[in-house]
Amino acid sequence: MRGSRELEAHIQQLLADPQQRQQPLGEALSELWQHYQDLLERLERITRVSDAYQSMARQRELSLAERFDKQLRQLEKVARISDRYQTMMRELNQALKEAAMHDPLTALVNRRPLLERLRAEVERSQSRGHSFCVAMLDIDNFKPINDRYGHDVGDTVLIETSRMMEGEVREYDLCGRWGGEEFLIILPETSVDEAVTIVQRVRDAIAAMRIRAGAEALAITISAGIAEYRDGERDADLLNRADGALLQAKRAGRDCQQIAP
Ligand SMILES: Nc1nc2c(ncn2[C@@H]2O[C@H](COP(=O)(O)OP(=O)(O)OP(=O)(O)O)[C@@H](O)[C@H]2O)c(=O)[nH]1
Repeated sequence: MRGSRELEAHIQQLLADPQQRQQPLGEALSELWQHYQDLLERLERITRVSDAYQSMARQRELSLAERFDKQLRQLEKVARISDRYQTMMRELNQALKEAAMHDPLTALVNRRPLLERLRAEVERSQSRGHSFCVAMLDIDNFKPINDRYGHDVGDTVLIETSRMMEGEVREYDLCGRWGGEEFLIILPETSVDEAVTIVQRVRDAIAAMRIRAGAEALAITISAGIAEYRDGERDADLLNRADGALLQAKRAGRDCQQIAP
C-alpha cells in the first residue's frame, strides 16, 4: 500500500496530465483536489494561529507568574527588613528603658525604680498587712578619698561598694543608688530585727573589702539608718525617718547603724 505522500503525488501527476483531464471525472476530481488543498491550507492556518495564541497565552501566564514571584520576593524582603527594624527598635527601646532606670556608674537601679518599688511595697503592706523596712546607707568620709586619691579611685570605691551591697542582700530585696555616695535598700516583708541583721552583714562585707589606690589598699566604712514602715505612713515620710536615722549614725561617729524611732 502506498503512503499518503505517494498517493498525493500520484493524484497530482494524474490531474496535471491533459489526457486525464479530458476524462469525464477529470474536471470534477481536479476541483475536488483544489477544494481539499484549500481546506488543508485553512486548517494549517487555523492551527498556526491557535499555536501562536496558545504560546502567547503561555508566555503571558509565565510572565505573570514570574511577576508574582518577583513581587512576592520583594514583599518578603520588605517584611524581613521591617522585622529587623522592629526588633532593632524594640531592643533600642528596651536599652533606653534600662538606661533610664540604672545608674551608669554602678549599674544599680536609680531613684525612679526605687521610688516605684517603695510605692508598691507601701500598697502591698496596706493590703496584706506585711511589714517592711528601708535602709539608707552612706559611705563614710568619701570626700577625702576623692580629694586624696582622685575621682577615678572614688568611682572605683562606689562601684565596688555597690557590687558588694548587691551581693549581700537577698534576691527579693532591692538595692539602688539614691544619689552621690548614698544608697537605699528596700527590704520587703522584713521586720526591723531582720533588717538590722541584713544591714550589718552588708556593712561588714564592705568594711572587709580593700580597694587599690596606687600602693595603698583602702578600707571603707558605711553608716546606715533603718526605718520600718508604719501603717498608713506616706513613702516620703518613711524615707525621711530613714534619712534621720542615718544622720544619727553619722553623728554617733560613723561606721554604725541606727534605727529610726
Ligand atoms: N568619685 C565620685 N565622687 C562622687 C560621686 N558622686 C558624689 N561624689 C562625691 O561624694 C562626696 C560626698 O561628700 P560629703 O557629702 O561631704 O560626704 P563624706 O565626705 O562622705 O562625709 P560623710 O558622709 O559625712 O561621712 C563629694 O565630694 C562628691 O563630689 C561620683 O559619682 N563619683
